[in-house]
Amino acid sequence: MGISISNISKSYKNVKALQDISFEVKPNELFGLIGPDGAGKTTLFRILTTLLFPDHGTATVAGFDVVGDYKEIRKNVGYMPGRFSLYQDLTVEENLNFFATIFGTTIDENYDLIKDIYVQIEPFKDRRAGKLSGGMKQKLALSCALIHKPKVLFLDEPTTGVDPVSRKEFWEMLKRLQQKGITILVSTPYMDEAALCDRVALIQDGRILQIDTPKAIVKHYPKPIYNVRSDNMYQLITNLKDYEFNHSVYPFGEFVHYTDSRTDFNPTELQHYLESKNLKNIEIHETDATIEDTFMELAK
Ligand SMILES: Nc1ncnc2c1ncn2[C@@H]1O[C@H](COP(=O)(O)OP(=O)(O)OP(=O)(O)O)[C@@H](O)[C@H]1O
Repeated sequence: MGISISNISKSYKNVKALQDISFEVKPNELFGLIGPDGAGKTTLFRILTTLLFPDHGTATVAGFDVVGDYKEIRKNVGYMPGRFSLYQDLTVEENLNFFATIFGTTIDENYDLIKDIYVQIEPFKDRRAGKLSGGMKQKLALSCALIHKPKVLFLDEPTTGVDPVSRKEFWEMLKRLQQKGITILVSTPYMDEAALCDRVALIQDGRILQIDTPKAIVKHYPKPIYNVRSDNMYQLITNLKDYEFNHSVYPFGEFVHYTDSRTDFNPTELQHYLESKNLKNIEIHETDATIEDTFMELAK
């Protein structure tokens, strides 16, 4: 009851949105599609939920073909699109009733599955969806996507524009849904959320850069990576970019992440170079790679 994608390509005129994408999502897996805006995530979701035809390739969802068996797929999947999934002028309860009705079910029939999520917005059941906060809208949209008890759930950037507390709660909800046997494909531009998935695919410009568990992706980072800091961060970046041995340089929170092209790199040498540029309070410490570092390396 997973997802299988074989050599899917899709173009919009001359934009190649997806280029020969292949991967599998195992039954009951929580799988993340991680990539920046425009990477092709929404296009892939739309193909897998039968809203768009691929130009090439095939895919199955819960054992059904996305082109030939589209009716079965629509019965068996839940889709929470990034935008426009709720009727803003309908109340919370009316939205949920609407989605239940089009799938030939009722809120009562499947209340168990959505209970955990819906109880949090039930006190506002008479409020129009358009008047809800970002976190509440997201909970309602998820309840609507689940009301027909789907086997596979597609969530397109569900936490974009949602506050950090609601984001954390949302991922806890996803874990609970997974425990109920639902296969989940979720996309996000947030690298920290990647670590919460069983496996992730890193996607950019319509191509898959890597697929693995979050731990393995980080473990295979090819070089030692250094946190570098000084009194003048802007000048620091410029000087590091001018340094002839740099392999990569980019801002990372309060630091700059630096890797060196040599295998026998000695940080003291870099320290001397930066001092010669009149930088002060220089700190250079080796650090662990993150998924974002892997992304930057693969996307180079
Ligand atoms: N209907 C369309 N017509 C033309 N180009 C499109 C269309 N839809 C998407 N694209 C282009 O295809 C590429 C992939 O877009 P897609 O929406 O799938 O990416 P995404 O990873 O979901 O990003 P976003 O989060 O910005 O939606 C982008 O270059 C986008 O501009």
